[in-house]
Amino acid sequence: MFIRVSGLSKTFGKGEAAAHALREVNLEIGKGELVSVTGPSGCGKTTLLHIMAGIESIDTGEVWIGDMPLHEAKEKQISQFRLEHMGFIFQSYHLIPVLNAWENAAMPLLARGVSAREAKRRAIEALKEVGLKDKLGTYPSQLSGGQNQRVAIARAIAGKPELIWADEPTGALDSETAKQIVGLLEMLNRHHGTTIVMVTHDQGVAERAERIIHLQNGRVVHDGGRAV
Ligand SMILES: Nc1ncnc2c1ncn2[C@@H]1O[C@H](COP(=O)(O)OP(=O)(O)OP(=O)(O)O)[C@@H](O)[C@H]1O
Repeated sequence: MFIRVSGLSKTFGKGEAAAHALREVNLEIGKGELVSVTGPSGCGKTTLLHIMAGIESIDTGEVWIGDMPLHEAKEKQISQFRLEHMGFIFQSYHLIPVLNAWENAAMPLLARGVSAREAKRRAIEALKEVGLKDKLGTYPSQLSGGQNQRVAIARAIAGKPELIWADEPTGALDSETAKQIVGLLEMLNRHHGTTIVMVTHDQGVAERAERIIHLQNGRVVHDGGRAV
């Protein structure tokens, strides 16, 4: 299994103020899967995603991404691993306003030490793949929400990661644009075999994945097909 989570618990705060974000979560996600993580607000979706991405620390339990044990690796190792193997997509895009589309898409590659010339080439290739070949030099303020999310997706795929984490990728988009963005993620999953884990509270979006992991109160209460 590519991603293996076992006995994962996470609590924020202490005593009466403690929030038990995750309780004894176990799951396995195979290479090339497209998985939705869904559930009501506060059930632990983002915490789970952040822990699997090595952004949030682990209280108890184990998280393996391939051969990498996130529960015992050093922060520096995890950062490097993240840069090399993972791409991220957020609800609010997280683009840098003073950089144009290709410069934004090239950022993680530059952070990884790829040469400027090669980073630009790969960023442009990724932007073409998401349908933005006419917007290479355009700035985020001049693009629509859907176009900005495409730039963010190009940034996520420019380094050809095995794994993409998407946190509410359609949360800021109208339903038609949301459909197109999910369609794009499906296409990337199919064509490149990229494993995609997508947090969404939108049932319609969640159901586009063959596998839905439903959380409630920090626990996995459903893991499988669409019948939530
Ligand atoms: N940094 C933090 N400090 C304290 N409590 C936190 C922190 N992050 C999350 N929590 C708490 O952990 C629980 C799970 O939060 P999380 O953000 O993972 O839920 P979620 O399912 O993603 O919610 P939403 O759909 O509203 O984004 C909540 O009770 C939340 O208040």
